[in-house]
This record gives sequence, C-alpha cells and structure tokens, in this order.
Amino acid sequence: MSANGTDNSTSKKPPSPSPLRFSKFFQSNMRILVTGGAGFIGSHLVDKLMENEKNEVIVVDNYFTGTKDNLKKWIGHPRFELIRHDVTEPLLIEVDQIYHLACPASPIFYKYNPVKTIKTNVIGTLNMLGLAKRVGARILLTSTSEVYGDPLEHPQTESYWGNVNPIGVRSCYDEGKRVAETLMFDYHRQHGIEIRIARIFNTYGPRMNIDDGRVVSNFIAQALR
Ligand SMILES: O=c1ccn([C@@H]2O[C@H](COP(=O)(O)OP(=O)(O)O[C@H]3OC[C@@H](O)[C@H](O)[C@H]3O)[C@@H](O)[C@H]2O)c(=O)[nH]1
Repeated sequence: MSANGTDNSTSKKPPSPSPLRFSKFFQSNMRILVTGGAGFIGSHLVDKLMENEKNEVIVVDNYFTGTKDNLKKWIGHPRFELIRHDVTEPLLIEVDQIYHLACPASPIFYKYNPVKTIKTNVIGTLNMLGLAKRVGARILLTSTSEVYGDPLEHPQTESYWGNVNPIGVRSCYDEGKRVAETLMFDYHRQHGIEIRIARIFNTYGPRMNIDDGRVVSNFIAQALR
C-alpha cells in the first residue's frame, strides 16, 4: 500500500519470459532495449549498460532531438545495435529489459508538435508495455518532475498527486508523462508486468543541447554569452 492509501500491488504473476531466457547461453546475457537512447540521458545510460560484458544493448530512436553522434563509440560494437524507429509504431523484438526514454524533454521541442509529443507518451508507452507483456520484459519509464505540475506541496513526496494544468501549452508533456505512468501501473496491476518509474528533475551535463531551452542550459548559455 503506498503512502496515499492507494493499493498499487497486483495479484498477477509477471508474464513468463521467452523460453530462450532459460537456455544456458542466454542465462548470462541480458538483451536490453533503450528507447530514446540517442538522447542526452539515454546515451549516458547506454554507456553505463555497455560496461557490463553480459549486456546486449539495442537502441531505438527517431533522432527528433537525439543524434547518432552521442552513440558513435558503440556503433559497430558486437553487443550494440542502433535502429531508427519511432515508438509510436509497434516494435517486435525479443528483449529482457526495456528502458523507455523516448520523448522530447525540452519545452522548445515538445511544444513544436504537441500532438506528436502526447502520441509518443501515450501510444509509444502503450507499444512498449505491449512489448514488455509479450516478451515478459521488465520495463522502466523515465518520467519527470513535471508530473507534479505547479506543486502546492514543497518538497514533493512521491505520493503527492500534483497540480497540473490539463489544457496548457505544456500539457502534452506534463499530462503525457502522467498518462504514461498510469499505463505503467495499469499494466502492472492487470498483467503483472514488472515496472519501474523514475521521475527525473532538472539535469545537465555533457551531450545536453546547449540551446534546448531548459533552465540549467539556459543559465550556462547566458553566462557564456
Ligand atoms: O518521438 C520521439 C521523440 C524523441 N525521441 C528521442 O528521445 C530522446 C530524448 O532525449 P533528449 O535528449 O531530448 O531528452 P533527455 O535525455 O534529457 O530526456 C530524458 O529525461 C527526461 C524524460 O522525460 C525523457 O523521456 C528522457 O528521454 C532523443 O534521442 C529523441 O530523438 C524519440 O525517439 N521519439
């Protein structure tokens, strides 16, 4: 039972992974899908996952804000595969874990085509959950502090439900991520899918687009100009 009294547990067993998981070879190899892996955070996650010799990493990305350049050191590596794919289209591959990061995170980009942004959050997450159910994979969603909207509680605890404008110009991202979280929990309760959700607050670091309009990159860009 979570702090706000809702019962997020499930009585369902997770779907069984592919029979290949139990063969000797695959026991020691984890096939990991990273959607949005060509982006700022996604490419650093790929670097971390590739450090483990037992991981095979597959990145799907439509390069809306990410770039192959962020992954250049892995292209051609035997344990790495890069696929140009938009997660609003179904994806039929065999994997054991899914890190679902595909979504424009900068306001400049997600407000450029708000309908596409919410499609990516809703249909993209549905496609990834459908894949997780089919292959018995565990799935992590990178959510955001924007699910709290304009919070009335400081600091926000994870059980705080937020204060979000459903019809504003940022709602495609804020509400899109909230629906993505809803879908994650519904697949968990209804189908026993193993889920993880990380609500990422403001981040900065190498490979961040300096002019992507987020607060920290704005401060740095203004300081440099
Ligand atoms: O429709 C889309 C939109 C975006 N993407 C990709 O998703 C990736 C997003 O990476 P960005 O560099 O834009 O953003 P970040 O890495 O900072 O965002 C990260 O943290 C915030 C979360 O909300 C995002 O989901 C997560 O990607 C990019 O590679 C982009 O090309 C898709 O693959 N499909």
